[in-house]
Amino acid sequence: MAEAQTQLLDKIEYPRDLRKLSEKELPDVCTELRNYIIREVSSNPGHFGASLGVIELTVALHYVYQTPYDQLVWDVGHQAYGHKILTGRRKKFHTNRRIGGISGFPKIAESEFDAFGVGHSSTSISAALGLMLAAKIKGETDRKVVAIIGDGAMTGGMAFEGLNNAATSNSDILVILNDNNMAIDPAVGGLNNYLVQMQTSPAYNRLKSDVWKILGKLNKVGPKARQVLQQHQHALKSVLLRNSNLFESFGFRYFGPVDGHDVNAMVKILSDLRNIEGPKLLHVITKKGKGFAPAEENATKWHAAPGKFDIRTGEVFVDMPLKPSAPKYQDVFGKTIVELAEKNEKIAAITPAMPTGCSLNLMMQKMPERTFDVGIAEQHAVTFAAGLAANNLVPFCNIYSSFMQRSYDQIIHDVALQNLNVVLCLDRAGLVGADGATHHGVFDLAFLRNIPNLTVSAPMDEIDLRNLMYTAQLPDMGPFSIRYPRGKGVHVEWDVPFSEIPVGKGKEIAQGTDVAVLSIGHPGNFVKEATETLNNENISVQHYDMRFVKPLDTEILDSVLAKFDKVITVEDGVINGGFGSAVMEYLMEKGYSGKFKRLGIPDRFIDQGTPEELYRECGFDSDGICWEIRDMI
Ligand SMILES: Cc1ncc(C[n+]2csc(CCOP(=O)(O)OP(=O)(O)O)c2C)c(N)n1
Ligand SMILES: CC(=O)[C@@H](O)[C@H](O)COP(=O)(O)O
Ligand SMILES: [Mg+2]
Repeated sequence: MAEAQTQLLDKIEYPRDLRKLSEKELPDVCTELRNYIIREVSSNPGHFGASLGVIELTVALHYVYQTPYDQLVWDVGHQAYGHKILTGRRKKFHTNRRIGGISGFPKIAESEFDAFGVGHSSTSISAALGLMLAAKIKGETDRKVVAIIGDGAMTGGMAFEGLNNAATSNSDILVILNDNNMAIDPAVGGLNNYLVQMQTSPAYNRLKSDVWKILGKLNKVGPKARQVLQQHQHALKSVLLRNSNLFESFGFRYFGPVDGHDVNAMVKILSDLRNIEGPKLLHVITKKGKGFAPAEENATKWHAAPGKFDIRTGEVFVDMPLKPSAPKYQDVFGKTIVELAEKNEKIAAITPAMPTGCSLNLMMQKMPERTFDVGIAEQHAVTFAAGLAANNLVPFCNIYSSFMQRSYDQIIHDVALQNLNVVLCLDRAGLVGADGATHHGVFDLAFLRNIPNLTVSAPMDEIDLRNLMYTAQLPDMGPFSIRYPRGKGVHVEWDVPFSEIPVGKGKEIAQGTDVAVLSIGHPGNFVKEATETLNNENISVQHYDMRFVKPLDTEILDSVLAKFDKVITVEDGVINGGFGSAVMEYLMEKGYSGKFKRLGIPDRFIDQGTPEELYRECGFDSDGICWEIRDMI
């Protein structure tokens, strides 16, 4: 399958080296680059299928455009491995997504070839338009800017806001729509249907081929006229096809669909487009996972490599646990929502394009009529949930914490203000690991706790996750948020009968006298470990798992106030304005004057690493907690 040859790749450190090669050599460059990525990702797993799908596009773009002067903006950026390798980062590529290594996404601070930092979807057109118009204002009228956006990312509302603005702007922006008919899961929605139809509709294709025929006939005129016509054939085609598709109607000149795996054809069309003025969209058809059969066959599984794998067979190497291990939180969510929905027919569930990621695919299979994948549309997802709730359903809206940042106004204006019983489930809350700063879900506690009517909760383990989900769907609960982390919980036996958790009530985990530690969510388990370590040193810790940031358990807080002059809070969210701040506000207002320390994410962005490395870096792994307690007493 993948071969180790890097003869041509060895000649390329930067795109200027690529541009010295002949066009004939480009298909071989693509083969080498593709095999190189397969080999690297097989030993250092990361995003996979999307990069394999844009190899030819990546090579053609750097061949035609004068990068870094000309600027490429990759949407999401999970497809940019080829771009990284061709732009001076091949030697560092083995550090991809590792602590201290290169980021899995384009990042301005990492390379002058990364024109714009990405990670969250659908930003590329807006950013490219900004870059383009800034260049123009500065007088750099020869600078070109290209946004490369997938069909999934194109479903995000922001992409349409960008298109809408760019269409009437006086700019030469090129948007490349990389259409592989996939997001992480299969692409969904009207736009997806439309794009499929564009490729397959006989009427549209007839119109297109008629236009090409007319152009062909016109080319039979004399040499001078032919030269003029050739120069203007794209414009002519565009005029003839105007209003024949969505993008043309928007005001973009539309080109395509073209085969995105023919690198020489891509070079040709990009060379033409480079010289055409005004906003343009090139529709490129690609295959996600191209060149690695298992990834072509199961693009969802290979969106990111599921582990280290054999490049010949695609077999994934998994460490078999010696004893049964705890489930992932996401699977507890997925199985529990099915159980709850079987009992309560008012329950519906929503995901913006992450059914596999949050395990809502389980409910989707069993109850498709009550489970909605709305595409990459977090804002819509929340307001749609509010609509369902306004007509008396109980929607569970599951959104990764960092993507929930998109929905802030919708949570306030559409859910909380109307006191609707929407259950917001924030998966991937806390430090997620290898995806790094763009994806850490560290802001939600701080941005949710100030919203009136909203209950803000976080389970310390899977059993509490189940029970919080059970509690949230009971009548008249109002807006209810539940946040939980990426990865595994702590209990092998988690599938216990449901029991209601009183809203605003925490739980005593350990009794002690020297210091009170109040934790929220999964890091309570780090405190538990620290407590056991310190017990051996005769330091006794009173530990509460608070479970709710809002309402806070004031009974616990009053008792802490009465008994302790040393208090530590622990959370996997930002320290500023988060759970610890909420506790501090309460205690200070009640006259607490003892020692107080908040542990959590400091006021800076945290890069990638394993979660354990990052907990340590932030000082709230069990060692860090022990250290703080020893220091305080
Ligand atoms: C705001 C936001 N929501 C969700 C995601 C998660 N996500 C990353 S890639 C992706 C699918 C993107 O599909 P597409 O743009 O078509 O790219 P492809 O992987 O098919 O190349 C999703 C849903 C994200 N990065 N940002
Ligand atoms: C690029 C992107 O946003 C997703 O692919 C994300 O990396 C998925 O994260 P999980 O692996 O936690 O589902
Ligand atoms: Mg796609």
